Amino acid sequence: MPEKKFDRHTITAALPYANGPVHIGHLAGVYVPADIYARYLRSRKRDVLFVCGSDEHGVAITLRARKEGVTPQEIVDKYHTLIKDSFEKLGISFDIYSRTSNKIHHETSSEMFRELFEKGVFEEKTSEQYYDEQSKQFLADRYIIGTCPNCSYDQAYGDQCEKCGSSLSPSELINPRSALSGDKPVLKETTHWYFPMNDYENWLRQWILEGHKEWKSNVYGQCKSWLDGGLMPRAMTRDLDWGVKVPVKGAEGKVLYVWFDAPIGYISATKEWALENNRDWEPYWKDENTRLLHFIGKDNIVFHCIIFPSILHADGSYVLPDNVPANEFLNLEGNKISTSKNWAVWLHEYLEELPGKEDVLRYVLCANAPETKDNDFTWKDFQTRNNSELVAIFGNFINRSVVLTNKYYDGVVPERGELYDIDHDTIKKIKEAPERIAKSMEAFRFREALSEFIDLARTGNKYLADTEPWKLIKENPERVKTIMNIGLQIAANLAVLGEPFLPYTSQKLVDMLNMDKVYWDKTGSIDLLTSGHKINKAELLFEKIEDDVIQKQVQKLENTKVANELENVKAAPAKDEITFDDFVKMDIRVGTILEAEKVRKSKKLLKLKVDTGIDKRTVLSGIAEHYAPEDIIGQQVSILVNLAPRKIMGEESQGMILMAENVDGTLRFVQPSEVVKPGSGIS
Ligand SMILES: Nc1ncnc2c1ncn2[C@@H]1O[C@H](COP(=O)(O)OP(=O)(O)OP(=O)(O)O)[C@@H](O)[C@H]1O
Ligand SMILES: [Zn+2]
Repeated sequence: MPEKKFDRHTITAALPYANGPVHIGHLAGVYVPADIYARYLRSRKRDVLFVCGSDEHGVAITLRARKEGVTPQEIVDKYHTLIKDSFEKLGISFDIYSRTSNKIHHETSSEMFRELFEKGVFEEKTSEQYYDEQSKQFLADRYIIGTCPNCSYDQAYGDQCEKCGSSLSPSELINPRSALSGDKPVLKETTHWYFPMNDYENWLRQWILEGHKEWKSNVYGQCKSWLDGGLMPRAMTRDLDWGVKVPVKGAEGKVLYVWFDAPIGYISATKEWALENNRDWEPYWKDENTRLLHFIGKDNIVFHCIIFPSILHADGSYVLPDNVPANEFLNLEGNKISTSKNWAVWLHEYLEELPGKEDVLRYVLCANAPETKDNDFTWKDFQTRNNSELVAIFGNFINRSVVLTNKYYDGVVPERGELYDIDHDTIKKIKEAPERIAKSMEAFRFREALSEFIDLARTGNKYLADTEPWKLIKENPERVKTIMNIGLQIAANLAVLGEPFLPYTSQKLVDMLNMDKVYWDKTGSIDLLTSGHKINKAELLFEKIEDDVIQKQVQKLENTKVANELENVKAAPAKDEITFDDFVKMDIRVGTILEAEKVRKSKKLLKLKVDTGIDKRTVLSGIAEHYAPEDIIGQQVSILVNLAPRKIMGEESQGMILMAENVDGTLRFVQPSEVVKPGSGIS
């Protein structure tokens, strides 16, 4: 347990940005670990409030709406519903999943701004900013694109370069242009309210660098480098019409900066939860015995460790985060996950395509979470972890224990008799498991916690394999009773200890063992199931995932790759102009392939016999990697018949088959849309 004993925990998970669905990167980075921790604390009977919601403001949403010709509200409605629903199906146990377009959020964030404004926290500054005369709009954040001063990437945004990750302001961009019209913007005066981050530098150094040395090294390190680089005042308002209106005089047509309002969304969500449940929200944010934890990915560290705490500190009545266990990034099959490039495994698609495998995804994402460095998700690893860990270890052990208990004792838990060394060793492991798992959990090392958990299943599996009750049952039935009793105690412990990681499986196991609700404090015991207790029939917890299922998913990603390449490839420029006379010199006919065979010692060549209508001739064609000989007999092709014959690999080729070359290099025949008579001219 954490050193300080807190009365309650407020756990926040980064608000997903409602311009796309949730993918496995989001899950591994934020939502799966946050959910594991929330469930774990609930099992420890802690007062936990787990909040999240959709972040529905900001420029990326307005830009997307514009591009699709719909309203921003339509965009956020669509994704909010999709995201909320898919989180629920994965068993992410938010106490509330809210959204920042709600009235309560507009009120809460607006009030916070006004309070700080009235306290004189903000600096009001008029400056020249980029303006697009054609669209009649100031160009904030992503509305402006230009060349990154740090890495020369020519598609950097006004707030950030996605290539090198540096945070930017529009004035730093080289060759700025409007994302709306593509025009070169002009400079125009506008007034904004700045939060003087520089005034909080000393306080932040003290609070984080001195006070929170226990934070994960990736988080602490990033904070230190921000602080060492020196902080600058940051504008907390924008010239936009989508967002929370700035509640002060002279701010017409302006909204709050999305990173000002979004984290306040955690507070608004808490208020909404309190209203719905007839509870008081304030203790969860203002009581000093509340432990506030922010689960986020690494690109959100500055906002949650530096900017938002400074705002809360400026207000003065809120608790500050006690820890921010941010993760690094998950990649997919060797490439950065990207919403715009569709390079992702989307949660809502996964749930549909691999039904009933919610826990498998949770397991794999936790086992492979990018806790200390970026990590890669591969479908091959997904399959291996399912088949050799969940099925072969956990599932197999449970199945053996439950099936044998039903077979030998009609499902009634037998009594333990005399204990031997192997029993004592195993019982010791049961006793130690909860503490080991808890220790890793408390340190936010969920991969390690999961591996401790699966080790207990491994212990159970090995215990049965070593004691072989199925061999002993005839000669020593008394001994088998003890073995099965201990096996079942392990199973019962796994049901409780596994709940944070694998909630659906845990529920199935609880049902199978016919257990009452058990909390964490009772685990480690070998009396979770008393002798005489009746369990239910065995049900498989996991099933093997076959190659074809994985292949389908891999193919889907391959298709995305090809689609992206197609999108990016520009057709080669036209060749030099020719006359009609040049063109008619070529005699192109439709021919029918009569025979096809591989050319010996050549990977590329097929030897074809083609009926050209004029004659039946031999043509060598470099298509062996694109067509199988047996598949093309009878197909019609276009053939240049008056090309001078050539010897290729000792064979004479009389003419040339015309091929279309796709951007990925695959070759396809150019064929008439219906069968025509061989020898028909093409002109
Ligand atoms: N590949 C990833 N690995 C780990 N965490 C991620 C990944 N992508 C996003 N996150 C985290 O998920 C949370 C929600 O992300 P958000 O909705 O802001 O999307 P995003 O960062 O814009 O991602 P994308 O551009 O892929 O949509 C953030 O805390 C972010 O850091
Ligand atoms: Zn850059």
